[in-house]
Amino acid sequence: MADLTSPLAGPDPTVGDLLAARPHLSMHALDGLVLEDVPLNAIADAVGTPTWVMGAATLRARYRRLAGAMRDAGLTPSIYFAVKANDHLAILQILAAEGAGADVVSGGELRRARAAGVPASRIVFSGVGKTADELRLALAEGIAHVAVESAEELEILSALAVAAGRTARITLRVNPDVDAGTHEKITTGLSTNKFGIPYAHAADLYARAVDLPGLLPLGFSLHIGSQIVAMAPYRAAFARVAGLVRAVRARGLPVELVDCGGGLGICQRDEIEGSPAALAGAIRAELGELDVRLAIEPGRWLVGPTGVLLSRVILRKAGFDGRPPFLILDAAMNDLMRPSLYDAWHGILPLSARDAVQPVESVNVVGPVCESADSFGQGRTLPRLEDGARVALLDTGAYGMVMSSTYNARPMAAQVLVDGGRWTIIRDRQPVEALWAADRVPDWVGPAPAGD
Ligand SMILES: Cc1ncc(COP(=O)(O)O)c(C=O)c1O
Ligand SMILES: N[C@@H](CCCC[NH3+])C(=O)O
Repeated sequence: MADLTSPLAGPDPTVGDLLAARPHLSMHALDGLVLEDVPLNAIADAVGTPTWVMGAATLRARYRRLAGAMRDAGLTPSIYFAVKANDHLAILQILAAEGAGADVVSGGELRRARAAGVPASRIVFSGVGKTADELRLALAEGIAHVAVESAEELEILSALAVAAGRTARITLRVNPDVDAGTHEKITTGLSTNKFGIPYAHAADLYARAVDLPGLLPLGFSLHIGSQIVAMAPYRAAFARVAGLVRAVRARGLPVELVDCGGGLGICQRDEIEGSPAALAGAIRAELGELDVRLAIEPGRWLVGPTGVLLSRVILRKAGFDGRPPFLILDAAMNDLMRPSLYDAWHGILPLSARDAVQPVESVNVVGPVCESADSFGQGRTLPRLEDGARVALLDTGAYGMVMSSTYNARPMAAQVLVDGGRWTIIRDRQPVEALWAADRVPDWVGPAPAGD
């Protein structure tokens, strides 16, 4: 299944095309590929590969662009960064310093956000299956609101709040049954998806929430999916929620907040990146007259383009029966899972300027993991790369490291943060021994046979 937001029609973007769409990256004759002001080869020399690299200045600039576009439209939504996209403490702290709060989906994310210094009053908690312990944590912390995703959860949270002697500020997450036009595995606003409360039940459930003890209903949340670059689905979903707000108010119930969720998409292949100004326009057009506080929960748009995954060609292996060669990288699906899971298209740029100008060829770019799904792209048009050549996989700042695993006993890659001309390792490469450090072997298993 192709990533529908990265249609595979038309030739692959060239090295020049990829650079032109990403002003934080540049190619220099001697230094090669540079992120902000740091040559990526210098990082690979010192830290090795695979290594994730994020650009802090790029991240701040994107946050300011998004907040600025909202302000320009006369909106001042609370901006809750979707921690699931990239949960590194340094990233959360940079965004918190810019004024962002956090949208979390687990007790772990809640605690991560708190560890990064995000005030509890700037944390919202979504998710279809929150445990009682997680809800108790949210109550104890006194977070901004819990987005309740079912009638069942509403009753449970009410009881937990009463037991804890607390009041839970809540929104109801509505499933507006709108097609976000994105990949089926990352759409969330269809009635066939598990997320949210069916639109037709939302008004009655809101009335129930007002009656239940321990709850303070503030309004509604929605989130229709991820990597959305067109505004029509947003407009349709916001219009549905505006209708709900009016219907609920007509029943005499107060509504003060609409949380519009995240989902704004980025340029991965040759899409036009989702526009913050257009999103602000859609929010204003559909919700602007309602006299509600607004919130948004961007993830990918903020962090996706700011990150690259550095890798190295382990081996150039001849293709079978005249088919394209395989470029076997030292990064794999356990590091960057998106191509395997969603057939997502990520740009690939050589780190060396000399490699970048080699004649192009068609290649299958794969990792060394023992799965045929371990592929970064079949039939990709790339400058010819030899063994040892380094590359950057682009736009991997969102849903990259956070979705990594250690499959095939591959330690988690290192992470580096660039800020203008300086750079720092922000997570060491996992030592291989750490992979079995938590294993416990019962005595009754017996020793391994003696040998050499
Ligand atoms: C409730 C909620 N809010 C926000 C987001 C962030 O989405 P994105 O990274 O596409 O902006 C997600 C993830 O899709 C989500 O589930
Ligand atoms: N993990 C997905 C996004 C899912 C967003 C969470 N609802 C991706 O990489 O595109």
